Amino acid sequence: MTTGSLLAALPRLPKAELHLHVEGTLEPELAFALAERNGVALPYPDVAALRAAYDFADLQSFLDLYYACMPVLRTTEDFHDLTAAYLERSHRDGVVHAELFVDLQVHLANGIGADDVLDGMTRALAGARAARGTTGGIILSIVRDSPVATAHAALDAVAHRIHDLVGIGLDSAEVGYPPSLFVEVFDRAAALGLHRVAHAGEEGPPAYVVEAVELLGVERVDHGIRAVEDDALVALLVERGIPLTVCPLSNLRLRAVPDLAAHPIRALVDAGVAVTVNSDDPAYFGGYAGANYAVLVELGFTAPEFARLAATSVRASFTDDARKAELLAQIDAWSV
Ligand code: HPA
Ligand SMILES: [Zn+2]
Repeated sequence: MTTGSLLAALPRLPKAELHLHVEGTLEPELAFALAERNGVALPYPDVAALRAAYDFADLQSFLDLYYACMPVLRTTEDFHDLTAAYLERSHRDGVVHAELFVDLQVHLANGIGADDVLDGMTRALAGARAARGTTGGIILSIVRDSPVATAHAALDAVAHRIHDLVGIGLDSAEVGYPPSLFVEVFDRAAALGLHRVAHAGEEGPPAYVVEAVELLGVERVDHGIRAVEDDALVALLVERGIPLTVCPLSNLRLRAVPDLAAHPIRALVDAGVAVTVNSDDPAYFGGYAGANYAVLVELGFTAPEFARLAATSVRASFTDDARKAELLAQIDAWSV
């Protein structure tokens, strides 16, 4: 098998995307189209200038730009178009199931109604299911550097339609905002029947991963790459079967790792951690799911290993057992 044939086969490998911020799929062209449609100004003169700003030093420098683009999202139609474009694009990379984070607190602060956001996203998910059989769900992602009261307000705003969500997450600036601040919010979400996940160990220390697991009761850890610094934590993740949603291109572009060779994904996989591969904010980080799988070819990942990564993504998803079995059979049938 050649590298070329492996690269050519990766988009045909059915996979679940479990770490994806819907606002991070806002391509510059769509950002300007929505800005015009809504009469909103962007702090950049044109698409080229916006794209040129995608040179990040760390998580915060990315978040500044990411939040600066969000005010173009105003209507149900906007959230529909954004979500539908992502589901269509990622399907070409073999994404057959997608669980999408949404930073609802930011949209509420921008004066948008929770129902406008969720109506648009659920309609796009239903459309992708009807058109291509794609399944998926929405995860309310708590913005950890906003006041905790606004996290509760976001839960209040969706409580009447909690069945439209699959889970609760935790994102945004990590250092200084440990998971322990969100125990009550996550307890409330669990009582409402939501699955729990959290970003931890992207820039923050391994202790934040421990807090996410032990205090928030998360079923997956988003990023989690700094867990590799703590052998006891790696052993805990293996023993409890808690998956990580790893995003290689994101880690490179936000300089969480100095280069690909230094990325801990190989060490985590070899240690027996349940690792999945995801795109995080594909419009900003230079690639959708396919590109994030493809870059691992450079780290020596083989076809059987790619099939295992995809199978792990399906098992780690929050879809039902029948859908998991269907997708696992499709992965089994994949050949290079
Ligand atoms: O990678 C991320 N980390 C934290 N918050 C985020 N919000 C969007 N993307 C990210
Ligand atoms: Zn993320």
